[in-house]
Amino acid sequence: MHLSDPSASIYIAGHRGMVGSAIWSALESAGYENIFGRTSSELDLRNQADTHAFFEAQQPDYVVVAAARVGGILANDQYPADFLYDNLAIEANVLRAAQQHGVKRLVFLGSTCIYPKHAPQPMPEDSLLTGPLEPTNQWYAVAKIAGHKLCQAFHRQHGSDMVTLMPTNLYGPNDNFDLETSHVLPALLRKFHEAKGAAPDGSDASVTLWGSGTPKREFLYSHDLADAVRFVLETREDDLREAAYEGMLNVGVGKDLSINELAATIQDVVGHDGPIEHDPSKPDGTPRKLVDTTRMDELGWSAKTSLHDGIQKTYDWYREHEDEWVAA
Ligand SMILES: NC(=O)c1ccc[n+]([C@@H]2O[C@H](COP(=O)([O-])OP(=O)(O)OC[C@H]3O[C@@H](n4cnc5c(N)ncnc54)[C@H](OP(=O)(O)O)[C@@H]3O)[C@@H](O)[C@H]2O)c1
Ligand SMILES: C[C@@H]1O[C@H](OP(=O)(O)OP(=O)(O)OC[C@H]2O[C@@H](n3cnc4c(=O)[nH]c(N)nc43)[C@H](O)[C@@H]2O)[C@@H](O)[C@H](O)[C@@H]1O
Repeated sequence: MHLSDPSASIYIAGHRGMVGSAIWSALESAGYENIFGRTSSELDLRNQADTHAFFEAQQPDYVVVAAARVGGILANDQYPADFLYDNLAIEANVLRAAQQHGVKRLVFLGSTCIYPKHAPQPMPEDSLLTGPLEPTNQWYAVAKIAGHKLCQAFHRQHGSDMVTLMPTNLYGPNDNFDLETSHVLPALLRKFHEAKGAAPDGSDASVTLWGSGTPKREFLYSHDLADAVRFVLETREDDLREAAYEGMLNVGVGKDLSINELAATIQDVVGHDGPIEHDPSKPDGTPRKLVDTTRMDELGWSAKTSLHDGIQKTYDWYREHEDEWVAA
């Protein structure tokens, strides 16, 4: 059942993360008064008994699943067991508890890496499971496909109102700026920022991009995704089911750019004027990952923040929190 009552209780799993924190602020700004979350140290969602006890005690009306083991291309490749096991466990426990406790609607967040490595571009929802996955993030992708299938199965067998959003690559405040485990956008923001004036002669030092720089990606600002989550929570079930192929909707901006072009945009925001190098020993990953947003367009939602503005806002946030990352 769609969300409309301002006093409805809304549990955001992963509320401290980049996406969860943006969803919290979108729902709060829209007037919802009863939002709650738990950190992973307060409630480890991999623990089935604890997760069920939490749902029993809290009885949330609505649930957004933004809790997950998340990371960039290298972290996905280096920690396959964590990315597969943690995500499977979190999804299985939260979705089952939501079904058993009669949650009115659950929004599950997948990722566009669930689509085949060589899916047609832009990638429509029905390209799911039509070809082999990109090897670097296959573990995470398999877990996210399972999470989506679980939503679909609970809907089919028990009538649970569960829907999966497949967001493209995201960025924004509260992102991970660790240079080993982060995604490309926060990594490059930090690298260009730290390279400013860092050459021995005081000019801007060079920055090294992983891989060839030719893969193309699409970037959605986290607060735009948060607005899409609010929009989907508030959409009537008939409209949602009519639009969402097998209970799934892509969320993106409809435009992509190469990693080299992204680097140039970030250089511009940060004010870096030094050379750029490439490290071919690092993986490129999937060559292109642009989502087909026709279904969300038809439902009446589109992203509002330009890439330049989103990067500027993220850079402003990073500069305020730089000490936390440099000290880490
Ligand atoms: N970032 C992207 O580019 C991207 C793209 C597409 C889809 N997504 C999806 O969006 C969602 C949120 O991603 P994000 O970028 O916001 O990640 P994030 O910043 O790393 O946040 C993930 C959150 O999950 C929580 N969490 C992790 N393991 C947990 C556990 N065992 N028990 C309870 N909570 C746990 C963490 O809680 P604590 O902070 O309390 O430890 C954290 O707040 C994920 O489902 C992800 O797959 C992200
Ligand atoms: C949205 C996420 O996308 C992830 O795929 P994916 O876009 O390749 O992940 P990213 O780590 O964002 O990398 C995107 C592209 O940027 C290149 N790149 C260049 N410089 C850097 C750098 O300094 N750091 C990083 N991290 N990349 C860099 C990287 O080689 C790759 O071609 C998946 O592994 C996740 O599972 C998830 O789906």
